[in-house]
Amino acid sequence: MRRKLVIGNWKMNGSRDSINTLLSGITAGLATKSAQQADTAVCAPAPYLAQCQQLLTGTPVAWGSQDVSAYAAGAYTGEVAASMLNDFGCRYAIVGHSERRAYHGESNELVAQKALAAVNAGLTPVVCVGETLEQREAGQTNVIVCAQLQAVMDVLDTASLAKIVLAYEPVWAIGTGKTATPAMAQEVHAELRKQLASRSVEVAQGMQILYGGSMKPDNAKELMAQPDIDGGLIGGAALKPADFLGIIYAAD
Ligand SMILES: O=C[C@H](O)COP(=O)(O)O
Repeated sequence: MRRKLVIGNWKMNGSRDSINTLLSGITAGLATKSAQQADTAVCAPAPYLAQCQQLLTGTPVAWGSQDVSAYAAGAYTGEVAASMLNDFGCRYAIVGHSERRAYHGESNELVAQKALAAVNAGLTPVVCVGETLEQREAGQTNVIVCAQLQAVMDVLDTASLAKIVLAYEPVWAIGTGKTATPAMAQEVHAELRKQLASRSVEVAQGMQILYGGSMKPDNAKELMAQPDIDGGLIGGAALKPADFLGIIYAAD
């Protein structure tokens, strides 16, 4: 059986002080629970990864980055290499978030190279896929998300593919308060798993596929009760300890 996984993506939010408060709230909340079933992580802006490492080492909360370079090292000003993330104890690296695709022109092929760089460095890439509202209304949802996934499948061999986490994030649901219904999300998750099964049934069955897009404590349980939804990639609700904890508890 797949374990649930709840990852907070803080995006470009936070300060040294607010992160201290947020992380102590989360870890204090989790300390009151005896048996935590869901895996948990936070993906912080790069300057705060050292702080995450300091505050989260020895806790049940892992940490990661929101992006990673496709390159190992060299003259790539502003980029952060996977090996650097390893130096700060990261377990995860989000790749292909729709905000990177939209605002930084990241193509399916670049996202795939980033996923490969992460896996090669021993990190778990959280590969995001998702359609815009226009694409959904044109009936293109499955074509778009499958093309995004296929680009990653094209560069990862089966053993590497088994090491990724997938996240389905409909762009129209991100930060809008409009959540996909559990049935809508389940349909896409099942389609993604079917595509993974075309490579390997075992990989498909083991893959954690997260849902992201206005997930909150009050809708998380129903979403995560769907057979192919294995957790959440949380934006806004990951910035408040009570909300983030509420979603983690809903996953248990
Ligand atoms: O990575 C997280 C997603 O973009 C979801 O963001 P949101 O929960 O604020 O809608």
